[in-house]
Amino acid sequence: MAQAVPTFGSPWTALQPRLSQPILDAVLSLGFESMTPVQEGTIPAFMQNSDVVVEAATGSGKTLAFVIPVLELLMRSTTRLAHSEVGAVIISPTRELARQIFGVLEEIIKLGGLDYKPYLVIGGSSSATDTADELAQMKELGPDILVGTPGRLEDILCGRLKRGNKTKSGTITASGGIRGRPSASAQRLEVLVLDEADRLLDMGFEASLTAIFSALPRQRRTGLFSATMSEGLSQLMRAGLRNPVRVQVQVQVQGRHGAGDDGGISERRIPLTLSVKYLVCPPDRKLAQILRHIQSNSAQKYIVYFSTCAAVDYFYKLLRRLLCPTAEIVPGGKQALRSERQRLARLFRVDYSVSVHSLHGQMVQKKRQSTYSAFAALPSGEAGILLCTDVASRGLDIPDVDCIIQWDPPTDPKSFAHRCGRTARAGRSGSALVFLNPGSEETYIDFLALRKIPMAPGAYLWQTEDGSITHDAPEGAVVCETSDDSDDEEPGLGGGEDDGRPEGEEGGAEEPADKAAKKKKKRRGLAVARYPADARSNELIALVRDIAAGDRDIYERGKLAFVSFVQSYLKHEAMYIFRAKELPIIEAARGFGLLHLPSMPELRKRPKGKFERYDIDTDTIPFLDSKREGQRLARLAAAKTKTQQPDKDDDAKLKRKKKKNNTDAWSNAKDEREQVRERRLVRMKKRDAAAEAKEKQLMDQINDPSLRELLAKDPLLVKQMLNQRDKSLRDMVKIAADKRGRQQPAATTQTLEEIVEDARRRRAQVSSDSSDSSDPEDDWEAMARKEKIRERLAAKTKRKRFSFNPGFSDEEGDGAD
Ligand SMILES: Nc1ncnc2c1ncn2[C@@H]1O[C@H](COP(=O)(O)OP(=O)(O)OP(=O)(O)O)[C@@H](O)[C@H]1O
Repeated sequence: MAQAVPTFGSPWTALQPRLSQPILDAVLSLGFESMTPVQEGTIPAFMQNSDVVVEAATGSGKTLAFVIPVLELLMRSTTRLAHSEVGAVIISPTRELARQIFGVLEEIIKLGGLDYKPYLVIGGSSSATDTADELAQMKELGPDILVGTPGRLEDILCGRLKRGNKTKSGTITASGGIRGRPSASAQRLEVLVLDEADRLLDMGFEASLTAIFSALPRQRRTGLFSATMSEGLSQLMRAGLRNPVRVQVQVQVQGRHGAGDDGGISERRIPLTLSVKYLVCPPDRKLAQILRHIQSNSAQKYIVYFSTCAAVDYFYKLLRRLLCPTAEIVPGGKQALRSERQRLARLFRVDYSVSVHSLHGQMVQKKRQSTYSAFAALPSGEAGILLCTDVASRGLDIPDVDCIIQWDPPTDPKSFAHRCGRTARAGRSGSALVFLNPGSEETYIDFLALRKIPMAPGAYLWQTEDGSITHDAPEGAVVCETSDDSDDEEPGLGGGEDDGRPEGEEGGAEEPADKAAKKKKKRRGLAVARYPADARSNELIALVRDIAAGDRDIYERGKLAFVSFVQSYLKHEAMYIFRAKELPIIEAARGFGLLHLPSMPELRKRPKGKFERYDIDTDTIPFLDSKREGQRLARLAAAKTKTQQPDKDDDAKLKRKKKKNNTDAWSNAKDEREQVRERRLVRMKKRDAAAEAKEKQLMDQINDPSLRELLAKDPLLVKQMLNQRDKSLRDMVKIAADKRGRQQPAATTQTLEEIVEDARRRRAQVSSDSSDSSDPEDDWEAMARKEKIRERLAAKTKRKRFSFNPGFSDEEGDGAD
């Protein structure tokens, strides 16, 4: 049997140094009698002025492990903070997590009767006025502790960036930026905490964190917390830690699963109470599996993770339609509703209601907050599903989540542990399931095992004729061939009983070609068993397609979801496991209930023959919303009239559009703009490089001894030459000599190099008009005036400019502004 480190350690009163009485009262009144191991290890070190780097499994109580020391350090500090000064800053990567940390902090302050003012700073205000109101409110309150997300904290502590000097990826360009006044000062800050530090310290938040760190004093305590703290020392240095104490809480297991199979002790990065399973199955069966899971368990709370926002939106609409169909969302009146319900009843039946929620980063903040709160507030015993992206993978402490399902394995492998960690928190039990496609994705099992996340095989769920759920394949289930022939070889199919994949049923006599394919696969190490067909799962897909054929919103969202899924798959971080070549496109498209394969350049080389197109003219699929449908019909009619009488221009436009559609993914408008910008940059760089090369060539010619003498006598010649770089040197000499009528040039005391430098400087400063001026003296005067103005302007700008420090080291200055 497995054993583990205990979930709880010593009582709070055993802490050395002792907690102050108000804080002790507060934690005890929360009903927490003992500390968790991570609290026991972290709180004393952090309270005794050490920097800390803390790594402990999800749900192990890290939030209190930093909230308590933050308050203790502030209470022990002798510094009196002014109204606009803050003493502590806690940074979180997402708004939901920031809100949650703020809630814990507020509660401890309230229960302990402490006189501290925390303030939550997260983005997402719907208007500039709201943001201004929030700022005014904050200034009036004069908070001591700020909890927030990097971008908003940067605005408050460093001043808002007024000029667009942040690139799209968030990095500040070398020219620095012009900022407004900071709304709060962190010059006398005592303590900084980075929750989910590994996420914060990766590149995504670099610019904001650099700015924030530069506004903090060097003399401060810093704590980094995460369930997946990376080892990278550079990250710790970037956060400005000095001799940090490392607290690492390991979960050790004795017995089965992991290295402990031989009776030894193994370590795992996930809580012991969490059981993680994988299910290898073709992608068009995932939806049926999810519904069967819901049906086979009594009312439970599920979180289902997808890789893209579009997929969350689509499945949210679809599952609402499937699980809570009402007359408003089913077109065709009561009869249609009844027939849809009857079809669904064959496939899914529970005697309780299931609420569906969604959460992703592209939702407006208000909706994001309300949907999250509604799901979190579901009482235990009520069934609910939250569909989300990784925005809800870290830190969220949603009560009583029973099961985590991952439709797609995460792009960032670290997210896997965080996603699963939304269940089995603080000693409670929970389960997680991840779907893997047959083939190379099965390597993910070993990949995670190496990262100390052991997984066991999960059971494929079947549905019997009477609708109940079972682990046994129905009798007479026929062998199912994969429908994907994207490759010459079929993608790997399931395995045998032992690994928990659906039981393979071998057909009768094998064709030689079949044998050859099998051999080939064996050589590549892929599984070769076949899946019994799942008629009920196919029925479900047919129902989804019928729904899409009658509801344009679902049809379009499905397409978008599929396109975004394929694109995200192609960018998977673990590309050697999630191989684009082995993605079963046809089955994946069926899994999204598509009516046809969308035209994507990514799919161009894949044969589409086997994707069974739904027999419908997609232009006839209506929106259920009458206003949207009216607008669509009007657009359609206008387009039709235009195509009936195309004039010459339109013809050309259509041709261009057609060509464009053939070459570009239809969802790529944004990417395209970026590509244009990039191409322009490349062109500019090329132009500069060519100009430089030309100038170098010219300088080489100038240094040619035979010309040197001639040029030394005539400084104007050099100037003209540099102004008209495209003409060859000898032509220039000839032109200049003709122009000057072979006059004797003015004597000069300058060396040739000085002359060239002089002329170059003039060329850079004087506009092309003035450089052609016949009187060089006039140029000098104009130039001098311009130069003075320029210098004055530059000095002014320099005073205003934010001093950007790209380093994160200890040597950082005390503040930017
Ligand atoms: N000493 C304690 N005794 C009992 N329950 C506790 C204790 N400390 C924290 N908890 C509870 O444990 C749960 C998880 O805590 P918390 O959210 O801090 O975990 P975490 O380690 O930050 O997880 P994650 O890595 O997912 O962010 C919370 O519901 C919290 O109330």
